[in-house]
Amino acid sequence: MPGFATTAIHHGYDAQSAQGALVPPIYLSSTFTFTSVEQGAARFAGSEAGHFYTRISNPTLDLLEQRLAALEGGAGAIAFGSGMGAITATLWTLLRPGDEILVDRTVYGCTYAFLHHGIGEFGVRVTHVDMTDLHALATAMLSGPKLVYLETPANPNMRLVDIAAVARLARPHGALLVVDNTYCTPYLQRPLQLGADVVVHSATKYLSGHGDVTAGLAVAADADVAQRIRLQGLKDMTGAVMSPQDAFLLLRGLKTLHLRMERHASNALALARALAAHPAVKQVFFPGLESDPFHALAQRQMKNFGGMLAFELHGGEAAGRAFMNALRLIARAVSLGDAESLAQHPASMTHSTYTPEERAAAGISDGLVRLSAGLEEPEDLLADVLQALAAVH
Ligand SMILES: C/C=C(/N=C/c1c(COP(=O)(O)O)cnc(C)c1O)C(=O)O
Repeated sequence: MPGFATTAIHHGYDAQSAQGALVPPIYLSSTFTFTSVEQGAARFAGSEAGHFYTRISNPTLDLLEQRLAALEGGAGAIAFGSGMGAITATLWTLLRPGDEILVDRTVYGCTYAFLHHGIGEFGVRVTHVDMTDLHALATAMLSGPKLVYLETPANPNMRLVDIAAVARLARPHGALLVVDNTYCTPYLQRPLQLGADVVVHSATKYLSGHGDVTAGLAVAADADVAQRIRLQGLKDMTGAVMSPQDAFLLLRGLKTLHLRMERHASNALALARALAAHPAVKQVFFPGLESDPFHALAQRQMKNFGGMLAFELHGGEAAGRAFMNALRLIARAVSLGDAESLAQHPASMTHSTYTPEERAAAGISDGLVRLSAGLEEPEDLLADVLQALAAVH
């Protein structure tokens, strides 16, 4: 079996299938012709393989899907126009009115909003459980949930959940486990190999890696589940299709993912250590710090500690705002996983969909600052952080 980088660069493509083109072509066509009416009918019926309409499948999207499925170790992948497209299509497909979904304490703000103000308005019961407490999760499983959902590390407070332990609790109850693997990518962690049934990604982030793609992906351990997400969640329920151009940019991003994730991780560790040593900093949330409560789990579950971190200053929200406003190199922007380092304020930005009470319950303080460590020279990032800390301390 080829290794990760070789798979990310080569899997699923034969240049001779495209007139020798080393780089896969982009199929922009939104529709595909049939040699006969009968062939068209067979393709719609699924009795004959082949494309018929890009919202359902497309050769460029197909290659990306095959490659990501190989990287995650899944049976099938589906490409979407955003991470929220992947998440909503997956959950609309797998849940029905009357079902219960168990969700970890902390998830991305728009995921939270979809659960409580989207699918939660259609008869799905949303129950939050602190999945770092496996006893609490085991108790919650007794209500017979249909699905268990988590992010690890969680956006934005860097809580880690033991995927294999959750899978061991969910499977006997017949509950499906969906893991959002955006923060790690399959380079750092492969949830399907730990017992998850579906992985979802905001491919807007590390997978594309250059801040110029908005996209999502879902990968299923079971081919039938993947097909259901495609033919129900994508085709009929959301229509959240990825553009072939974005698929092309994602295929390019995947080629360097293994290199970028190592650099993101080394920069994040350097920043976390510098912040932890600074008197203005109250607490740093980064599993790569030996003092982090999730350090041991991260060592077991992740190949490296990733490029995301968060921290609080002793001066609380006001100091956090002043710090971010004092940054000169690190950009004040949401999103993450870009070559450019980014800083944002979850309480007023990505997690402003939570009420203050809900944020407190999710462990998201008003003073929390989130950093996405980019690919810049670590010395330059450290200099920027230290000068901004000096401005507030
Ligand atoms: C502005 C966006 C941020 N995040 C997004 C996100 C999504 C949703 O992914 P699209 O944004 O729909 O591609 C799904 N899953 C996770 C763990 C995410 O962080 C952000 O945090 O900064």
